[in-house]
Amino acid sequence: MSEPRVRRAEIAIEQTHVDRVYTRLAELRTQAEAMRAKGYELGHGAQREAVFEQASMLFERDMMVYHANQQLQTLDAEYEGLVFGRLDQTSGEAVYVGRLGIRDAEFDNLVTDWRAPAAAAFYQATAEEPMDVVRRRVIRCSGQTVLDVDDDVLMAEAVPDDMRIVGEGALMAALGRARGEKMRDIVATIQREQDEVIRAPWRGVTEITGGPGTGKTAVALHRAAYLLYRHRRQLGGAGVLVVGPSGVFTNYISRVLPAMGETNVELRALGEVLDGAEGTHQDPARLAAIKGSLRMRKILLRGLRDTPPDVPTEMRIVYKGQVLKLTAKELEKVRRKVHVQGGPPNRSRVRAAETLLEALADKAEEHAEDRPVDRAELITELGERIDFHRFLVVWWPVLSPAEVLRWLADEPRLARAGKGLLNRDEISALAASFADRSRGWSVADVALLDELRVLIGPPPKRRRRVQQVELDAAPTQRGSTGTGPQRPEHYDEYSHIVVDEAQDLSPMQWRMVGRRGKYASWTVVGDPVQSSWPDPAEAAQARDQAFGARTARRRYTLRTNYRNSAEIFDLAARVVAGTAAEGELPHAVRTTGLVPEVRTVEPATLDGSVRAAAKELLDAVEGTVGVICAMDRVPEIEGWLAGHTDERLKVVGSLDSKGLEYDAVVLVEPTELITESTTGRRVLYVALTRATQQLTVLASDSDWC
Ligand SMILES: Nc1ncnc2c1ncn2[C@@H]1O[C@H](COP(=O)(O)OP(=O)(O)OP(=O)(O)O)[C@@H](O)[C@H]1O
Repeated sequence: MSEPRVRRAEIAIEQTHVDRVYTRLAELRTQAEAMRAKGYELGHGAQREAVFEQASMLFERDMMVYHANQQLQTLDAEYEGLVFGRLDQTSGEAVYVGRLGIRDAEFDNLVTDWRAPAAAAFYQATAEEPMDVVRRRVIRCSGQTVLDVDDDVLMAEAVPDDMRIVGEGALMAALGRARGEKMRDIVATIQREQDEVIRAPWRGVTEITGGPGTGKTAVALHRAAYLLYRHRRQLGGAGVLVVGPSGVFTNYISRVLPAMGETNVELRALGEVLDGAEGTHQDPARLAAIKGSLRMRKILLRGLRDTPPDVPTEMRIVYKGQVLKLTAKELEKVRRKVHVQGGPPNRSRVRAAETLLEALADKAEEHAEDRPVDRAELITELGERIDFHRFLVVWWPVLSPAEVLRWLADEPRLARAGKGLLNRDEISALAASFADRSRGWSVADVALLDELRVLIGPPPKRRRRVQQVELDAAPTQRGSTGTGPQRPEHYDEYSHIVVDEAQDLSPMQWRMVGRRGKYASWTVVGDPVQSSWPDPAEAAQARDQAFGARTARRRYTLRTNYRNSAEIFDLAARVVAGTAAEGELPHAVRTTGLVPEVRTVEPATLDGSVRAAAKELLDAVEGTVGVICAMDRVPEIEGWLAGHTDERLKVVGSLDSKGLEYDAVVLVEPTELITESTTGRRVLYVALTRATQQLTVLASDSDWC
């Protein structure tokens, strides 16, 4: 038979199996719906009332409905390519691998879940270690239709006469395909080195490092799905949190887990980790470096212990015909005394009242001359007086994180808090940033708000709503990948935390994320060469503290770049040649023959050059085109490209391009990317490694290369 006919025949064989699977899926769906209906029925009908009263019956009903709903949710997930693999073993048996496990009515396996041990050989078998696999086949479907098959022979000597082999490599085909708006899962083509990381033990800390495009994000997300499948009892209840660098990024990866049927995972950008506050923009690098450093903790503590603005500066109260007066200085002494004893101020009002009453008793004694003062009587009597309480609530107000951070917009106040920790320029820059309300909170501010939340303590219960409003809109289940368990408003404990682009977390952000995983296990993904954080040692210290005293710590390095063509990666690697250590850069496996184009442009006509380059690339590739520039250039370039209506075109700032990818990239003024950040060349390296197929660099100088 000719090659196309063999291929068609093999596709037809697989189509028969895929049809059986979808027929069975429909049956299972009907069964699950029937079970749910039966469950609801248990709770209705007067004749059943006697039975219904029994708690066990109620429980049974809830469990039935719950399980049926769970099953329906799993069956209804967007299963593009439900069956994607087949293993032909030396025993002659064929095992189909897919996104979930399905058995037929006789309980025989129709599809094995990719996460089950029985499917491991699909990813781990090699020609050197074939694990009894003769042929590994990747099946590519669109909906319920098989489009293609692609084989790997692992034991050439064991191939039976009637076994046909087709294809030229599923991985290369997958890597060459056009990119869309959202990241795709890679279940069909996970590579062995990646599979090892995905299936690593769940406890402790698993660190994944590797250069750009090595699949770190893909691997981390597949690991989350794998862990929930294998250890749902340990991890499912408290849930899994995935933290990514930006909202653009979490949106980009948001389809991967639902496509694998996993909904019990919360995705949050760093600016969204704290409920009720949202970091909407990035600070300039210098400012972000101050806000992220550990010294901020001390500054915040001092700041919140300072006298709140607008509190009364004098207290007068009449006791037994005598006016007892505390001056501003004396009141501050009382405030300091309360704070010195430690504890969050929102929990210290009673102590503040007691200390104030003691000070009033001292005052009474001062005035009493030789007459003795009954201190206990004075304290009881004044402590019950309405005017005393009115004073107390304004003098020791309930604090909110947002309010305290805004106090620091006042330069003299910030100078007091930052004494010995901030220089004059830093004070001005920081105060100006807190004063600017036009853009809402920055991403770095959110970690400060979270720190303050803990330092201040929760507000007394009846004021809770007030604080919520203060922090912003009411919290929602942001970023959840679906209909996972509903959590309480201030839920902040997870059983497993995945941190992506971990090299960029500031020490304050590590503290914030660490609070959410006091008892969690971790998967931490990063690439030191892409780091934009200026003090890695301080960040490492905060990160280790976040992990706590967990002993198990394993580290994996991924070394193959699956994203960039070798031609594009060569150019990117040259940019960091001086700063990256030997062996830190990955190896790009795919060549396209398309060398990146570097064009010298005139600043005055840059707009025209950007438009022309974007148009050329939109014509050249099938998928997305990204125009990457320095952060503060974004609005200007968006303006230049406003005429382009093609949805495949996106303008993105350098820092926001982390983790993303496009079929083609126009990189605008590379030197500006170097100078805008404290870690310059690394930011440019990140930007240059976003393109899968084509890259055009527009530069008015040659300083960058
Ligand atoms: N085994 C694989 N099969 C198919 N595609 C893969 C595989 N591994 C990685 N990829 C693809 O390579 C690209 C890069 O993956 P990913 O974004 O996870 O890399 P990364 O290491 O997180 O990159 P960066 O650090 O630059 O953000 C993605 O398009 C991903 O789908």
